[in-house]
Formats: sequence, structure tokens, C-alpha cells
Amino acid sequence: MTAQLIDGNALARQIRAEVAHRTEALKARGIQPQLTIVLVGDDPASQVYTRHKVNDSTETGLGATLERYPATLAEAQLLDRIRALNADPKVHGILVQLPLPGHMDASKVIETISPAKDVDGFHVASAGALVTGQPGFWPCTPYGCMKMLESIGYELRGRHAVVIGRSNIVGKPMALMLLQKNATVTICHSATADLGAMTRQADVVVAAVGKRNVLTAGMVKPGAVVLDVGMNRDEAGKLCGDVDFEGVRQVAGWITPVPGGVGPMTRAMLLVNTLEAAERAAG
Ligand SMILES: NC(=O)C1=CN([C@@H]2O[C@H](COP(=O)(O)OP(=O)(O)OC[C@H]3O[C@@H](n4cnc5c(N)ncnc54)[C@H](OP(=O)(O)O)[C@@H]3O)[C@@H](O)[C@H]2O)C=CC1
Ligand SMILES: Nc1nc(=O)c2c([nH]1)NC[C@@H]1CN(c3ccc(C(=O)N[C@@H](CCC(=O)O)C(=O)O)cc3)C=[N+]21
Repeated sequence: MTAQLIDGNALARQIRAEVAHRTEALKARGIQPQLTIVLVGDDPASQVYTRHKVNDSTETGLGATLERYPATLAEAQLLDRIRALNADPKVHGILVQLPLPGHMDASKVIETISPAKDVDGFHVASAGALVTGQPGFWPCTPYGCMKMLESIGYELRGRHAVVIGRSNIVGKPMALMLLQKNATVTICHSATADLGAMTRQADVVVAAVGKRNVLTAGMVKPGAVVLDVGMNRDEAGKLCGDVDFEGVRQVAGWITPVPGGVGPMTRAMLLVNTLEAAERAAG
């Protein structure tokens, strides 16, 4: 058996087309959805990612501004800038690219963003809304994973989902979204005693660790759905996920590639959240 591929590029393209369509409707009402991305420092990967995000936005008709600051920017100045963006009615979404320079407290920075403009879904109020099932922005990566499951018509109710990783931006919100769809959810992490024993029971596995080959063929139940969030480099410098793709695809029913899987979906869901923020602001 060879797993079917869930094509993140194709699905993201479809979502961007829907965003473009809804953006047209807002523009017809005189509202220009606007995302401001704040990049502090000159981390090369962050520069590439933020450039991608600006291009995605402008291609779908959303306005996007990239604000760049030197790594030496004082935290207080960044907080002041965020407060000004919060108060600016023309700005609907604010994204502060992570990681931030070491002298900054990332959670303090994120908590300064207005929850109404928190299109990353990283604010504690956004997290609380997800926990309690109230309206709020969902973190883009797990949100994109849910869209991928939806795209294959996967019924989560009664299924066992295993999430590997428990970060605030991927693993934990992923588990909550799966739970909300009535899956039985197990969360694994670095202290999990026998990871394979957990994943072998899973109908759905989400790998969000940041280490190559965390999930290998012998750890996967035949026919399972495998979503690979990881972004790593192999010894040749090639982008790869957390999943041993060539091995696992022989066992799984569905699998996402890296690149071209969850990554493009993360970017697409940022556009969805930004549009949503503009729609809510418009009433
Ligand atoms: N595709 C996309 O759009 C995105 C991809 N990413 C990528 O996803 C990956 C995870 O990101 P993020 O959640 O921010 O990472 P973090 O480093 O914050 O979290 C990693 C998690 O993996 C767990 N872990 C570490 N080693 C093991 C192990 N051997 N077995 C089981 N669990 C383990 C950690 O456990 P513990 O809590 O015990 O330390 C932790 O919970 C990274 O590769 C990142 O680059 C991130 C965001 C978006
Ligand atoms: N405030 C904030 N929000 C984020 O969402 C955020 C962040 N900071 N910091 C960094 C991580 C990482 N992340 C990625 C998103 C998409 C791809 C992506 O599109 N990847 C492409 C490949 C891109 C390439 O070629 O390098 C793919 O998988 O096909 C990658 C990584 C968002 N993050």
C-alpha cells in the first residue's frame, strides 16, 4: 500500500482563491484588509518567511506591510509600536515574526497585541478562546492541519489522534482542535516513555517536534493519516519534516509531504485569519 498525498500547495491555492473572492467583497464596501508583519533582527529564515507572507497577501488582494527593525531594538520600543498598530483602525492583523532577539520576552510582546488583531492566534486570550470553544483566532499551523483533514473528508469523531509535540503554537492547539471534533487525543512529548506504542494506536498522527525521522514506518498503524509539521534540514541541506516520508508512505493511508504540505497551509490560514479580522472589524 502506498499512502495518498495530501497536497498542501494545491489546497492552499484553493483557499487563497476563496480569500481573494471574499476580499473583493470587502473592498466593494470600501474596506481594505490590512496585515502588518513586524520583523526584528536579520535571521535569514525569518526574512524568507516574512517575504513569502507579504507576497501571499498581496497576491490575494490583502494589503501587507513588512516593518523591519534592528536586533538591537529595545523591547519597550517594540511594545510602543504594537500599541500604535493596535490603535490604528486601518490595520486588521498584526504578526510579530518569531523568534525574537534574546533580550526580548516573547510572551510579553505577544500579550501586547490586541486579541482582535492576533491573526497568529498566539495571544493567551486566543488560546483561552480555543480551550473554551469561544470565537477567536486559531493558530495557523494546526488550523491548516484541520483543513487538510477536512479536505480528504476525514471523520475525526471516535478516532484516536496522537499529537507529538506540545508547544503553545502547534502541539497544544492541535490537540484541542482534534478534541473539539470529538477525536480521542493523546499528546506525546520528550518525556513520553514509548512513543511508538502510542503512535501505533493512532488513526491520525501529527508530528510537530522539529527532529528528523521522529516517526518511522514501524511506528504507524496501516492506513493511518500522517500530518508532518516539522521543518528540518537533512545532511545535504534539503528541507525535510519529522516523518521518514519514504518509509511511512508505504504504511500510511494519507501523508503530507515536506515541502508542499503543512507549510503552505500555515501561510494560507494566516490570510484567512487576516480577512476574518477585517470582516469582524467591518461588522
Ligand atoms: N509547517 C509549519 O508551518 C510550521 C512548522 N513548524 C515546525 O514544527 C516543528 C515544531 O515546532 P514547535 O512546536 O514550535 O517546536 P518546539 O520546539 O516548541 O516544540 C517541540 C515539541 O517536541 C517535543 N519533543 C522533542 N523531542 C521529542 C522526542 N524525541 N519525542 C517526542 N517529542 C519530542 C518537545 O517536548 P517537550 O515539551 O517535552 O520539550 C516539544 O513539546 C519545528 O520543526 C518547527 O520548525 C513550526 C511552526 C510552523
Ligand atoms: N509569528 C510567527 N508566526 C508563524 O507562523 C511563524 C513564526 N512566527 N516563525 C517561524 C514559523 C515557521 N513558519 C513557517 C510557515 C510556513 C512555512 C512554509 O511555507 N514552508 C514551505 C517551504 C518554504 C521553504 O522553501 O523554506 C513548505 O513547507 O512547503 C515554513 C515555516 C511559520 N512560523
